[in-house]
Amino acid sequence: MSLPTTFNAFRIHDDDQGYRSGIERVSLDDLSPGEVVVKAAYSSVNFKDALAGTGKGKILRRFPLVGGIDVAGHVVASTDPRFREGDAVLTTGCGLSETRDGGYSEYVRLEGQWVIALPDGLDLRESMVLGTAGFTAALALLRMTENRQTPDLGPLAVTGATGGVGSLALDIFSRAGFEVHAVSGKTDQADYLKAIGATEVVGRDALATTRPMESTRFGGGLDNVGGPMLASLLAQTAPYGNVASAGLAASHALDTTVMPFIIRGVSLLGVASAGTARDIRETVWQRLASDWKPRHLDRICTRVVGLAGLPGVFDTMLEGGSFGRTLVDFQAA
Ligand SMILES: C=CC(=O)SCCNC(=O)CCNC(=O)[C@H](O)C(C)(C)COP(=O)(O)OP(=O)(O)OC[C@H]1O[C@@H](n2cnc3c(N)ncnc32)[C@H](O)[C@@H]1OP(=O)(O)O
Ligand SMILES: NC(=O)C1=CN([C@@H]2O[C@H](COP(=O)(O)OP(=O)(O)OC[C@H]3O[C@@H](n4cnc5c(N)ncnc54)[C@H](O)[C@@H]3O)[C@@H](O)[C@H]2O)C=CC1
Repeated sequence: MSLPTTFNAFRIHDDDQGYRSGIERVSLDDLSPGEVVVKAAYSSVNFKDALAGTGKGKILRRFPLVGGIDVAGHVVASTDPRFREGDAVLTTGCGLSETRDGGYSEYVRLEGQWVIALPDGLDLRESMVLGTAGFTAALALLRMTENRQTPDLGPLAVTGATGGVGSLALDIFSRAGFEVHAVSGKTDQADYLKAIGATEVVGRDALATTRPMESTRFGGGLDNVGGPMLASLLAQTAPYGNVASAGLAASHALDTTVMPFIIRGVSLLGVASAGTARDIRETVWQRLASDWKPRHLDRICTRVVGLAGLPGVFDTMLEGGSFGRTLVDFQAA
């Protein structure tokens, strides 16, 4: 297939003119090397994309780079024997918009080792409503269940519940048979949170504690927020429950004690979606396409933008105003 000489990409610079990002015309040769060239159909907006696009987080390790940690589309050229023209594929994380040009580009060039064939059971749009957010929620559940998390330990708490990772975690965890409690500052969104899987909605402040341990309230949980919220969750987790730490929407700090670990055997599990090994990546995507596939993707996809709409989304997200997932559709204006 013939490619256009130049195409649109959302590119991020940091040089003597300052930190800036926006749409530019680029050519394939401008992009990081890779064996697989993909015509992008969809990407998504994650908190990390907002940090990268605005410069409010230290995400890019070199400049300039195309932004976007997710992408899905069709292969247009490949020197990797695993992929052929026309294949539907996706990539999340794996250095995109950190060390390599990312997914906010009409054409992307990817390393074959990080390209995942779209699994049966998902279409390209669904795969990017999920994106890094859904992958992270499912990876957290995989880690928790591998460490013997079962529904009988008690409900799983999900903090930052109205956000992308949070919303998808509610849906995935409930589909997997867990009772799920949404922890959110947006209690006016209780109907939404219950519609996508929460059995209870708990206000942000209701969990607050300064004691090293509290009465157990949860079997475990997924924390997207960090800071005192994560410390509170650990203090209220049942014996041998698991708390997965994924996010820092409120704070990257963690001030806690060893008590939950040494008295209740609670485990704090790290979730680092970008650096996940390929075999685990394939397992997670297979689960997302089958028994863990969220049932409410259309409800959770609350916004669709084109590349030009990205800056407006970034600011809202970093102000804590996110709600569900924002899909990037390359056909949208
Ligand atoms: C979808 C995922 C997410 O949303 S995760 C949340 C978003 N991510 C962040 O907000 C992280 C942003 N990073 C930082 O704030 C900083 O890098 C830091 C606080 C983690 C460390 O900053 P500092 O300025 O103290 O040091 P360096 O940036 O030089 O890093 C120290 C050391 O760590 C290595 N490193 C940093 N980031 C990454 C990364 N993303 N992947 C792999 N390794 C990373 C870095 O290379 C340095 O190691 P060295 O061996 O010295 O090279
Ligand atoms: N470890 C990993 O691999 C990954 C980590 N993340 C992290 O998870 C977090 C959530 O990411 P997304 O869902 O994409 O973002 P999002 O913006 O969609 O969701 C963030 C959620 O946190 C809430 N929030 C914001 N400020 C808060 C505060 N001060 N206190 C309590 N809640 C607050 C928001 O209301 C929203 O519900 C981010 O910190 C992101 O960096 C996301 C994906 C992968």
